[in-house]
Amino acid sequence: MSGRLASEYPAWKTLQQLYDSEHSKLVLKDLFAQDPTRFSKFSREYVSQSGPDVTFLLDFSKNLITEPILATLLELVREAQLETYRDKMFSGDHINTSEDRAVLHVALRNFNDFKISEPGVEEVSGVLAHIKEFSESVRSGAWKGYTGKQINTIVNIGIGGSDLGPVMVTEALKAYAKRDLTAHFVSNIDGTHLAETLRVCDPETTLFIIASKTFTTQETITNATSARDWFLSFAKDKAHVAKHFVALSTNTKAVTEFGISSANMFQFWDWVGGRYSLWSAIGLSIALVIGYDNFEKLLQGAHGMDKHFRTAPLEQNLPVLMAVLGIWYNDFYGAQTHALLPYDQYMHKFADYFQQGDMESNGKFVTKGGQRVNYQTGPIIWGAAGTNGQHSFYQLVHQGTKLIPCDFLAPATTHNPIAHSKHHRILLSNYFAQPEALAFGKTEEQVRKELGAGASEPLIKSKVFEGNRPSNSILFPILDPATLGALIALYEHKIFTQGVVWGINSFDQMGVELGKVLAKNILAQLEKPEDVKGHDSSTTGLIHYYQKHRKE
Ligand SMILES: O=P(O)(O)OC[C@H]1O[C@@H](O)[C@@H](O)[C@@H](O)[C@@H]1O
Repeated sequence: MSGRLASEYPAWKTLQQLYDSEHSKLVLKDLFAQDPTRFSKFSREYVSQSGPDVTFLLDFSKNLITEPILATLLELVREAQLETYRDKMFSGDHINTSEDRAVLHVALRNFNDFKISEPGVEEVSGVLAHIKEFSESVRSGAWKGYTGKQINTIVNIGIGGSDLGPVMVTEALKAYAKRDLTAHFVSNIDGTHLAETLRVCDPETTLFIIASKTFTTQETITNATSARDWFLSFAKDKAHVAKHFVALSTNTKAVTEFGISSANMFQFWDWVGGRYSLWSAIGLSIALVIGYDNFEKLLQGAHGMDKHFRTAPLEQNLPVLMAVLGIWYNDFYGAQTHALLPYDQYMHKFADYFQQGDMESNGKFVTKGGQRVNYQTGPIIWGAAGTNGQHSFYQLVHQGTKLIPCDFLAPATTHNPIAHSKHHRILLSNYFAQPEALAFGKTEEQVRKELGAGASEPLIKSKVFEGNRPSNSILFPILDPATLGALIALYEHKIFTQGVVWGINSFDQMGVELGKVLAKNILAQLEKPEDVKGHDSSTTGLIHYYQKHRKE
């Protein structure tokens, strides 16, 4: 069963041997020189089999692999029974064992294609219809605020999975946005986030979307309550709340208690994990911003990738290929992090989004079977939009002491071809150049030749690029809703595959609980110094210092 230690699989041991005997010979410059077919061997084109047309190229030839290494990595996936666990996910088995839940974000974008039997799945199309009807009525102006004006501002109040997906997607698909509808996202409990947002909102034309799977999250409920108080300070009558507040949640009781009627509630189900929920009612703000039809295309794009993940042989299966490459660096090369580097300003939140998607899913040291792992699990995910990163942290990526596998993503065509696409050509020249520089570097001989006689030795050494730094390149025609949906699903299934190999439960998040409990205890002690009890001297000292210096 998954839950076994990955290090016990025969293929894991073979990989360790391969690493020990081969890694010093895995030099990209030589590998490319020896094999003129390397690019065609180690690149795949994705073509959607249904729904809107989606194509993209995954070039993984600039990775430190050979065919035998890749074959062994895929063998590892087979030994971990990925195909069995994948099928279990799609059929609604309760693979989230610690919470005894199915994992069915794929059911939210299924459009009755695969047969999935789990309570709630039959309600998905009804909720989509509700999202369609509501978003169209707000966008057309038919939905009116309490003084009869149209809505021109939405404020999504949510955190974690109830915030990051909508933020990332509405930014990524801004080219499709209704420009006279402004969207804000309030997540932080820091009152500054809400206060600065409300400063630019008009209560007569603002719609608040309270997004919380549990509807108990402290940050969201506190922000929602303050937003409602702010609204009522203008509207006065509680009956007006119905025109300005809707809820996205699985918890009808808490939503009703908050004062939002069930007619203004968009339902989802416990088999939708927070970090996999943008496809559910949590995507309402996306539908409002880009329109329901585009939201549906996003879902269809993801569904196409689901089909690919479900049916493509492992050798051709893009999420699987990306997963095993990540395992190779994470577990055998000792890489700690993985950078996501989209060369598309619209995708500037992509890495932030997958920080939660990947790190909350796979940042775990215990297997499903309860054993402590004796290998590394989820990588640290980080990144920024190109070319900004180049003028910031790429120095370390090129010449630092750490190995940082990178994914470079870019669209062939821009939505903003200003100056006859001159900007885009410059952007893409960087997108092509960076992986090349990382892989092939610059030798000391080259530097010497360039600098000529008389150059100091330290200067020469400082200009050497060792190269041999691996990356994937993903190139797609244009960033449209379906392509974005497919790319998100690609990474989701990469995360799933890695979790299966590592034997962990990628679908709970126990690691976020302890801090919440301690904060609750501390909150009750913040008033008086004499109440501060039961802590270490550091925590006590910090709280006392705060109590001495606070003004209010
Ligand atoms: O959507 P709600 O229930 O408010 O949760 C928001 C977030 O809370 C965090 O503590 C995590 O559990 C996340 O996975 C979740 O997305």
